[in-house]
Amino acid sequence: MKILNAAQIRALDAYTIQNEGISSFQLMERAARALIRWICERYDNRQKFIVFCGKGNNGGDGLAIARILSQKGYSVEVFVVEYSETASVDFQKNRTLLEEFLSVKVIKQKEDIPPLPTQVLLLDALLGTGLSRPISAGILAEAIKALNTSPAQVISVDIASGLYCDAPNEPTDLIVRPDHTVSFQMPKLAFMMPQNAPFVGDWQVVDIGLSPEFIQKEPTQYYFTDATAAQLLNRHRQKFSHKGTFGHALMLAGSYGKMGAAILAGKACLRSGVGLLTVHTPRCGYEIMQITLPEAMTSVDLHEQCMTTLPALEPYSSLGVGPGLGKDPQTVRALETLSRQSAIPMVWDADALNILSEYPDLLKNLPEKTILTPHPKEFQRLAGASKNDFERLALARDFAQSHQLVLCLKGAHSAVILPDGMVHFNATGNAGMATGGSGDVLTGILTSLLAQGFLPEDAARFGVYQHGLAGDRAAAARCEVSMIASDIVEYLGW
Ligand SMILES: NC(=O)C1=CN([C@@H]2O[C@H](COP(=O)(O)OP(=O)(O)OC[C@H]3O[C@@H](n4cnc5c(N)ncnc54)[C@H](OP(=O)(O)O)[C@@H]3O)[C@@H](O)[C@H]2O)[C@@H](O)CC1
Ligand SMILES: Nc1ncnc2c1ncn2[C@@H]1O[C@H](COP(=O)(O)OP(=O)(O)O)[C@@H](O)[C@H]1O
Ligand SMILES: [K+]
Repeated sequence: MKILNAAQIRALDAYTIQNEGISSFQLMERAARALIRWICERYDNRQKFIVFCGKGNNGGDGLAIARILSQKGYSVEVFVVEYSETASVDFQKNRTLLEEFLSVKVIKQKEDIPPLPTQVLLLDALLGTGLSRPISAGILAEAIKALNTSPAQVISVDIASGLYCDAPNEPTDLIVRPDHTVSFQMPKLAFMMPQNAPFVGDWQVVDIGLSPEFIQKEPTQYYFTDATAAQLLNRHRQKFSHKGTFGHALMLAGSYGKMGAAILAGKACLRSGVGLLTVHTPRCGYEIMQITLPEAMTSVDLHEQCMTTLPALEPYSSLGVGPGLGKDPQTVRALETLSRQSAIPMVWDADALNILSEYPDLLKNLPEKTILTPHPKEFQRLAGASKNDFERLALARDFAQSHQLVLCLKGAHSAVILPDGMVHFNATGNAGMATGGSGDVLTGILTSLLAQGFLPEDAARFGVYQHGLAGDRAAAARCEVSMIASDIVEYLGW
């Protein structure tokens, strides 16, 4: 799915109206009905609603939603916040229509804001993607403060009022803090940013039938890997395939006290369909590997506690390096050789990334399209600090493009950034995955996919998606709190 910016969404809106020969009022009605379906699936008509409307089209949506809810027998109160003299045409039309059977109250000053008790549901339709400047004072600010201090649940229509769709807000901006955001047609870039979590809540997209041709033609740098997008990358096993068909992966992982990382990465690699796996570990890891992971072969380093020498790389179709590796100077030397000599597709993670940060020359040696999987702290060590998540994303795109690497910037909605600067945010995953070893599992999955011949770009998008999906299954089977990284491995499969 594509993610478009506010200007593109306006153009998409206009194109759909013109191309389908419908009016903007009809499109607003469609949007309102899509949101109503979302509401009706979750709340029956004993639920009371208070709708807060601005005077643009987001407010117009709020009025249309109030009318339809009221026709369905829900109890609805509607307030229009008078922050401006002017109103959009479709807002006016909806106001006239609504006032035929429901009175619309006006909020001009703070005292006009009603009490907002726990049992009501608050709909935030103050401002949408038309936000043109931050909200810091005035009656809109008062309304937002009231929504944010009420104990009642808040649902934002399209996007939280005050939140920019595709640019960073300042910490001083007033923004609605919803429990849910129900957004039209596609997620907004703002939803992908960790800094915006309080201003998005749990979000869902409802389809309002905007022009698929327009969306397909419109250029963007931002995509969302959902189930449909992931399915396109999937490959089916042929009847006469054999283990040689699915490649031989090499995992350079583990050191004294950190063999668990090698086991997790190795197990995830095997569970992701690789034909053969060899794990190269220091001597201390030999028995551990043989006993815990009998399906993997073990190649033993000369050193007792850390990796110092590389095995011959010829037999392997992919290589994963980093989980539990440590940063011994002899390991650094081995990685220096690896960065220069390897011609097979690779994943660099964990300590391998920390070594890259400390020895940037290795970064220059890495073959094109090597996959790097930093979490935010590792990325900061690699590329420097940034002021906010938008700036960090720009830095990451720059990094991927200048080094011609594939970057998996991990977190909620991990971003897979390709050497051409395209960004694919991931749909799956949950906070139960914020537990030691989850990243090692991802390295195993990606190394496995590379061994099977997936292009690095596809391996990264598909692997990150499947990693999150396995995490979601694990969370459903247990709960987020009690999940451990091994559970993610247990639920791998597609
Ligand atoms: N696209 C789609 O597919 C569809 C979109 N739909 C809906 O339309 C919404 C977008 O509507 P919209 O463009 O009218 O913008 P919206 O946010 O309601 O208000 C803009 C007004 O607010 C004003 N204003 C801005 N910032 C302000 C501030 N800080 N303080 C005070 N005022 C401020 C701004 O003033 P101006 O910038 O012109 O000075 C302008 O007057 C979208 O989110 C969705 O809900 C659906 O109905 C149908 C399908
Ligand atoms: N809140 C979250 N929502 C979704 N995924 C998450 C969340 N927290 C962590 N993850 C995922 O779990 C993994 C954690 O990786 P990492 O931080 O490297 O862990 P470790 O170093 O312990 O193996 C990443 O793939 C990340 O995307
Ligand atoms: K809103």
